Amino acid sequence: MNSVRSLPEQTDTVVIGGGTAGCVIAARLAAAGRTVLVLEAGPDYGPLADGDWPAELLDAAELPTTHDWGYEGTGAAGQPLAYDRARVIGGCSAHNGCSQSVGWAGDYDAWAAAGCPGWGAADLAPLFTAAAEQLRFRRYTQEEIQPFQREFIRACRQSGIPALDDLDDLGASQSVGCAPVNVRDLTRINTAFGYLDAQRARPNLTVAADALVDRIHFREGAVEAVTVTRHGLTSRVGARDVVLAAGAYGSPEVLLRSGIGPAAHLEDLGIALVSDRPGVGANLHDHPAVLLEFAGTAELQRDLAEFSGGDWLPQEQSVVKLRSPVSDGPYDLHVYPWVEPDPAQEYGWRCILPVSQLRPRSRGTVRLASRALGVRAIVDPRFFSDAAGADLESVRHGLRWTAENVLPRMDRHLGTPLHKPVPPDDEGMDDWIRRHHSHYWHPAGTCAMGDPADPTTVVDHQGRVVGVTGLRIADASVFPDIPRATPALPTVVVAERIAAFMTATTT
Ligand SMILES: Cc1cc2nc3c(=O)[nH]c(=O)nc-3n(C[C@H](O)[C@H](O)[C@H](O)COP(=O)(O)OP(=O)(O)OC[C@H]3O[C@@H](n4cnc5c(N)ncnc54)[C@H](O)[C@@H]3O)c2cc1C
Repeated sequence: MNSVRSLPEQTDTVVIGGGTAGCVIAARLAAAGRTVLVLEAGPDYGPLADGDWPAELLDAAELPTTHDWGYEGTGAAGQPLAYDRARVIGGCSAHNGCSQSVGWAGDYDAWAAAGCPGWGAADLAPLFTAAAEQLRFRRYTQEEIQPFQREFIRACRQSGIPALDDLDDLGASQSVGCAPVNVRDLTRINTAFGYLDAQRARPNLTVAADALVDRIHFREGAVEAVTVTRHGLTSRVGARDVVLAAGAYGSPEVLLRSGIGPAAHLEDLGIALVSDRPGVGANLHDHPAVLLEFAGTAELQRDLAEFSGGDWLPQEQSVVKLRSPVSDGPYDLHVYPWVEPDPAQEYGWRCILPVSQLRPRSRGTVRLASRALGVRAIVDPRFFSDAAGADLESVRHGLRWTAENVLPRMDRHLGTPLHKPVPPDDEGMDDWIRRHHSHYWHPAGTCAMGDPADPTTVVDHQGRVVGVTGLRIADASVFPDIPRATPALPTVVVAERIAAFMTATTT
């Protein structure tokens, strides 16, 4: 692989965004013989073996905040929310929680039935297996489960939820356990390590870091070039085809700046229209979450100290899948407890029990605030805006279930509540949820895949942007409906699937 100082004038395939999906697709295309140029806005610290990565991006025990894009917005009651996204090679896989889940088979089968042939659970199952191998998934042994997490699993079991050793099951229903993790020797195995490193020696793969893509250019509806700013210089790189993998916020931003999106929005911004696609930046959804927080107890402090002995202490390990009365499948909620150091608390720890809704009906938007490169888009997920109130009803169920079943069984560790009291009645609880929710960091759907005849579709089942040629999208933005899963693994599978379509046509 070449790590370049200057960019080529012309290449075969440009991958915009060397993030979670971008590293996968670049590696797969390069291995198939294509000449690939990855343009990543953040830094590239090279192969894991070279030892140049910052410690906080390697340490899988905590969530680093050093490489964030800085997207911000507001929640349902106007509270400020940060919409973290990593700006570095590997993207969010380089700073996420490493919890991996496949989701439920029915969600993928629904994609296939809605105009996406080749995306059913049976089609994707081998790709989940391949991704797990590449990212070196492992399961925690019983001895590796830290005491707070063990207490949570015990509380769920005593409440009648089956405990499973393997949560990685496309057919699973309500259950509790530890999700598989892409962690080896305490290191977060991001997709740059899992996919790109093995291909870095190839002369046909080039990674250009600190390369912020402004827009894609078209000639007679076909991809011609991209404009990129790097080290203060703006250049144009000609390309035969482009794969956009800039994520659920970044991909619609690039498309809109390129003239692909809702015509009225582009006109407002003075951007020349290339293709009127109302779906670009629409359909934004994320998993809303409410957090029950506690000050921790002396017993928690002692148990954690005894467990870690000063060494590695994973903050987050277990998750319970729950079914609310409005669920459209076997479960629609995650509760995923963690502990974090907090010097403000008497015993040095804060305990957090988040309840997150996995099948949100509410939909929002990503819209450009300005045509200027470097101005962050306006991210508005419109949490809890669904007319039927199903998202609120589901979260209410999760809160009540947790309060009745988990809190009394974990009082040894939890201690004093730090959150504002949750009113018991529906109306009061809904108001509390709106005021105090945040999210699970899972934005999706802003360039939705679907039937090309549907005007809201942005990409067809092979990731091809409808209305132009030579442009595909492969990242979390193409989920038509987010699967009931933490989405890193499904995002890798999206990239694997689209790479397979592309290499099948490579001669
Ligand atoms: C704090 C946090 C914790 C999470 N924990 C988990 C977890 O435990 N398990 C799980 O499954 N999921 C988790 N997620 C979610 C998951 O990591 C993401 O959904 C997934 O990684 C998204 O992948 P992506 O390829 O769509 O986007 P990204 O990984 O965000 O990749 C997009 C890439 O494009 C680059 N880019 C953007 N715009 C441009 C541009 N104009 N020019 C050039 N480059 C550009 C970005 O810098 C980035 O590298 C977490 C997310 C966060 C933020």
